[in-house]
Amino acid sequence: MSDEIEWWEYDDAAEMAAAVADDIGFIIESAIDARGAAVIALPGGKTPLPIYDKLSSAKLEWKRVTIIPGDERIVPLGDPLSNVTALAKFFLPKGARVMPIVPHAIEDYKAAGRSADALMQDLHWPLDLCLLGVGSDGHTASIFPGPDYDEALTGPKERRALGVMPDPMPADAPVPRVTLSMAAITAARALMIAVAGKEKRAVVEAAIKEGKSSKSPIGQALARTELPVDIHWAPN
Ligand SMILES: O=C1O[C@H](COP(=O)(O)O)[C@@H](O)[C@H](O)[C@H]1O
Repeated sequence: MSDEIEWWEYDDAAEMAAAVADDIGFIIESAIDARGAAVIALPGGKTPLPIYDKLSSAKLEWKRVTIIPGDERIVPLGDPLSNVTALAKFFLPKGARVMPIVPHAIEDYKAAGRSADALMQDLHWPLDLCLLGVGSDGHTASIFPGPDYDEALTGPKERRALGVMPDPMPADAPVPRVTLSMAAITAARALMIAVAGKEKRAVVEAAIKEGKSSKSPIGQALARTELPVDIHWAPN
């Protein structure tokens, strides 16, 4: 369990975006200083979009930065639900390498997961940063309760990604997914969470209280990492 969980509270989404973008920029610069390159995983969904807007305007050596979505919905590239498509809009014009982890929306979600895992084996590991979002149902990345939950939480540590069929399906994007495994998430050099709204705050607070016995994916992420975790929160 992380014994250093720190909440950072902001007045609004714009203030949170500026602070989180600064932190990510610092992590990217440090990795480039240390090794000449940075590899980061960023979440999908709507909450992080203002962060990406701010981060993409930062003066960084973008050509040295690889960005992967920490999870992907299995939909064609360009689909409004595609997480990498949203990331590509912000960061491809800057020169970053934005890597689709599901380049083809194949029907077999387990095969999509295996293919994403194989793609990721070529990346420098561990990730320099994994930024996580949280759903109001407590999911993080695309780790959901369902038939693949145990595999996502306790699969071999070499497995970086896997296919997931959420059960129940989340109403806002009811499709199978590919996600980073819990092992890949918790092995990252830095772990940050960005959430908005009172409902999600309550979900994360409950998960922290429950500790190792938490049934929610975000609770399991916090229980399984040894890293200090910054949780950034804005009311909207
Ligand atoms: O489905 C997903 O949901 C979560 C939360 O998204 P938000 O729109 O409520 O911010 C996100 O972190 C995850 O990457 C995404 O695929």
